[in-house]
Amino acid sequence: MAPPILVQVVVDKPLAQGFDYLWDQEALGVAPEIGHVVEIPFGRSTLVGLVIKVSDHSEYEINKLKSVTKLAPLPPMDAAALRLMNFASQYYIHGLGETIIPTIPQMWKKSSDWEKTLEKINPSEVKKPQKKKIEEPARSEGYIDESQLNEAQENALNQLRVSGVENEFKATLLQGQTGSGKTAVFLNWLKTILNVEGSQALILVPEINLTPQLERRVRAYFPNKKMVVLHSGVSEKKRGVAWYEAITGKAQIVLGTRLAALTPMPNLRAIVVDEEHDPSYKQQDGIRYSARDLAVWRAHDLKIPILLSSATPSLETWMAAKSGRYQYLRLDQRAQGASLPKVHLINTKDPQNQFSPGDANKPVAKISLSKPLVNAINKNLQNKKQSLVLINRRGYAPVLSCSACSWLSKCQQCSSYMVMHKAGALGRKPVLSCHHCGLVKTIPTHCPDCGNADLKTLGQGTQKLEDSIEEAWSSARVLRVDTDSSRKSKGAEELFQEIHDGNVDIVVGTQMIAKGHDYQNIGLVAVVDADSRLFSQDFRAAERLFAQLVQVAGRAGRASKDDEQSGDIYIETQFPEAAVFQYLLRHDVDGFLSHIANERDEAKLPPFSYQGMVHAEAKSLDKAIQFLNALKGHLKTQGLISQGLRVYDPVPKSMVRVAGVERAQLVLESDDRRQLQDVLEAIDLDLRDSSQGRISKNEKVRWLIERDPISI
Ligand SMILES: Nc1ncnc2c1ncn2[C@@H]1O[C@H](COP(=O)(O)OP(=O)(O)OP(=O)(O)O)[C@@H](O)[C@H]1O
Ligand SMILES: [Zn+2]
Repeated sequence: MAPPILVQVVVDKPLAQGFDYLWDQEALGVAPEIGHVVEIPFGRSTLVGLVIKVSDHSEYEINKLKSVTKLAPLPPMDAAALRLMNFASQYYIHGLGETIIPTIPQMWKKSSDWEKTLEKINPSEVKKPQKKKIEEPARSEGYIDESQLNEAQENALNQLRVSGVENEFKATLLQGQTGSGKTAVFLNWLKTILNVEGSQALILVPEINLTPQLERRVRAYFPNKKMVVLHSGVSEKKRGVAWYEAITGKAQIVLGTRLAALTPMPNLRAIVVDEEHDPSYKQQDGIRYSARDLAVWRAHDLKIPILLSSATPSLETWMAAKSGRYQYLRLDQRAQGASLPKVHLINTKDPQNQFSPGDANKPVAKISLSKPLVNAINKNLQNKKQSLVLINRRGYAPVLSCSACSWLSKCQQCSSYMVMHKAGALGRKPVLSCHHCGLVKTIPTHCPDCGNADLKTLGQGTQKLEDSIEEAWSSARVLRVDTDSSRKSKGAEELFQEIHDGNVDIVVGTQMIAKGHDYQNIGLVAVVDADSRLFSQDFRAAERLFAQLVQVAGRAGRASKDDEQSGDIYIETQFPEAAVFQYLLRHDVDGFLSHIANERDEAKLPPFSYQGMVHAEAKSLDKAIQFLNALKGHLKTQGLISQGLRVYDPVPKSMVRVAGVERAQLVLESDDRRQLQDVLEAIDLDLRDSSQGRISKNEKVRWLIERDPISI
């Protein structure tokens, strides 16, 4: 009798190990390969899992094992993709199954529909063979041919090509100010790589709203290549098809956000990470991976080149380039010949910058903008240029308060306030809404505490600013762009198009308008709430604010050749002397990075050390803290706290309560990567032992371990 075939399968559960199943050859055909997706009975239901081992024996009694019920009509994940998943699982201390399975699109997790799904994708190919398109790039979509590159771009492109030796890992930082033509360089570089038949390239971008414009641009470079787009805004169906085309090698280009970083691509030959410093590359729940870091590991493992692009590189990447670990390429001029916008710091404490009561120049009573900014907007309107006014807070006002007592619109489930939103365009009534848990309430007519009818808003958000700007400049066309306005009748892309088409004069919006867009007629950018992001317990706050300000400044004056009209950025602040603003004033990205590098070095903070974090969530903060204290005590008694490892005291998170759950964290830090990894693995084993999944059995505390946290 032939020996039985046994397979080990991992599923989406927080478990380190896989489960053994029998493979019934009569029902399912020849043995599967490692990397195949299968359906298995699990408890009383069925689950989709991935085969990680095929053998002829099991540690368990064979006749007690259940059988695999179905094999997915998919090629097995390739060996390199599995190495990547294994690495991610180990490094980020997350079960292998719960690392792999969530990367499979929903469509391929419905095992009952597998055949139908495949049929839908494949016959269409048979029936209507794809028409051969003629290679003719659409120049209108920002296509810059190699022959049009300027000297600096050409230089960078040549360096990339020279160093792109076959079978060699090479990481490059392409640092260049906003509008310097980085995108044009990396797309021309990818062209060379994709010329080799069958090659695949992965382009990672930070956020969905960035993709439409970039998507058209990438397509313009590769009219004959199959490109797929993967991000959370793509429908489940499209995502399932895109993923299928990537893993079968049919798609040559995968353009996507962080979730695309783990897509199997059997012929991957190059990776680009655009805006590599962007915090959205870090996943903030489940397996808390950094898509950028995984991309670098993947390139290293595959021995292929990777390009990291940014105007304001992360300190980690910048130091790697400085030290020679990464190739360092720079573009120091704006591609269309424009100079960088002039930076103006408006000290809002200075009485000269404020309107005095009864000031004749003040446009409307309630405008909250400073005098120099109002004047600048006036001038910019006269010049027929567009203005962008940024405030990073959506809604009408961040808090509603009672004028008679101390009542404030606190969220009952979170340690935050409920934001007032004015009546929406779709006839929605004004509401109070919590931006953390989603709770929505009607606005009280009287103070819930004292009954007073005079309720007042405090502070302002995009809606209030929009109102006052509309009133102040009544003949100007004003557009608000934030996640609320883009969710309504018009999608984000349509709103952006209005700006591109010149249909608006003043745009009020959150950070989402600032990223990546190549607007051609913006003369002025104003930031009115920079101070709210200046002080934070998070040591990365300044780095993030600096990058955001450079990004937003970069939207101004992109196409003006005339130096007089290079564009202006106005920042209202009470602290103009702060380092962030001073380096920005001089457009000194490298100066700023050296400055924070020194600070971090002195404080032994990353990247001069490595950090891990244990998150704990419970009904009460006390419980969460107790749990982490016990963990710390346990590390001590077990002798796990050796020299060089710093274990801080557990502390409440800066937002303690979210949706009725209270949260605390414990930070561990070491100068040695390996030491940190070892202790985190020990903690993981220990916690798993005393837990059901991720909930500790005794204390009912939910825990999670994170490597390289980016918000502390
Ligand atoms: N060599 C060139 N000649 C003329 N225009 C160019 C050239 N290279 C790029 N451009 C144009 O300059 C603008 C900025 O280029 P690109 O978007 O590639 O820069 P970037 O550095 O990626 O910008 P950002 O970081 O601001 O997104 C685009 O409109 C692009 O079409
Ligand atoms: Zn809430």
